[in-house]
Amino acid sequence: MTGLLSLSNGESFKGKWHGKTSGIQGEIVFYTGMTGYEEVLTDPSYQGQIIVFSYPLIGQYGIQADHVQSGKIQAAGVVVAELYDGPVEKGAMTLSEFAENAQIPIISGVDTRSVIQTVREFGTMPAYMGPGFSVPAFWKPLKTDFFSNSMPEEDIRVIGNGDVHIGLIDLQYKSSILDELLKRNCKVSIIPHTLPTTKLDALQLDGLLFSNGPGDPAALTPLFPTYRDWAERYPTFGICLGHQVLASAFGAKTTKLAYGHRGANHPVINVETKRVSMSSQNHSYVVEDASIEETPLSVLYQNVNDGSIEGLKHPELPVLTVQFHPEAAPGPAEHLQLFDQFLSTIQQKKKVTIHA
Ligand SMILES: NC(=O)CC[C@H](N)C(=O)O
Repeated sequence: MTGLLSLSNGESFKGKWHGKTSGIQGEIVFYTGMTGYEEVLTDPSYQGQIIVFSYPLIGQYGIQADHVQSGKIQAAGVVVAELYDGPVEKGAMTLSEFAENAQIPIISGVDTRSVIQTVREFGTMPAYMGPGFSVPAFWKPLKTDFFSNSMPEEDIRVIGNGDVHIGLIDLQYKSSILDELLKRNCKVSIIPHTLPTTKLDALQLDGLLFSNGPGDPAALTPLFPTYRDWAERYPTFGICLGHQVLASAFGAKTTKLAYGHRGANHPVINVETKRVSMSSQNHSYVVEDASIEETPLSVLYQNVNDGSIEGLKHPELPVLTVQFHPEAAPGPAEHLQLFDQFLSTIQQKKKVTIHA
């Protein structure tokens, strides 16, 4: 069946429609990695977005349970040039089966290069994809509130039984972040992001990790004073949305990039060591450079391509944040050491406390 991808600037692209759903609307974004579609589609940070894959063949290794980042496809829709729908490894599911189960539509056979050129020129924008040829008569406003259905605040889950107790502040975390903590002998409490401070303190945590998540960090503004208080009292690590909210909590501002960074090979430079490394990224928002002066934080990482802020640190407190995804290592694995760095800060602090 024919399908149509229609952008709010008036451009439309034809393709083949897969799935039983009627049309959907979302924010159109593109992902440039050659691999990683399983992780990307199931990453909760992509909620509300229609993802265009720049790599021309998607689905060729199916969907494997240990690669997915949450229980389901989180993206609103999927746009590919060619959808591989042949046999996959034993135990894996095909991408189209996985998408159909989740009721997430795919449109294939699309001239994805043209779509991406448009998004690069005009920025991310609302888009519609649906069966047939008709374009919606009006555009619904895009969803912006991704936190209204979050877990009840009492619902703390504890996973693992290691020596170091980390509170993973759940802004809708990817499972790889949890896995990296568990691999390093941590006990992890998944903390509802609205938990009152008294309840957080009662858990006797050794450190906090603020997770990735969907949408605009400004949606969490009422919580910034609480998050600053937590970060001033616990060794703290922030990833992506976690980085943005911590920067904001310390007084920085965030802004939206025209078309974001979504891919597996974004070079970042550590401004202290001058070392460049490759990172996985998925974000629209960035911390504004000028606003760092209003905070006690300093820039630790910068994006080599556009100079945007990729990481911050506190000069005195054990607070480190990164805009990129150290838990995602689709090739280069060099950023995984940031988890070791976070845990060694905690071990140092524990030693000091014991000897004090
Ligand atoms: N991966 C993330 O945590 C994304 C953060 C935020 N939603 C952004 O798009 O910038």
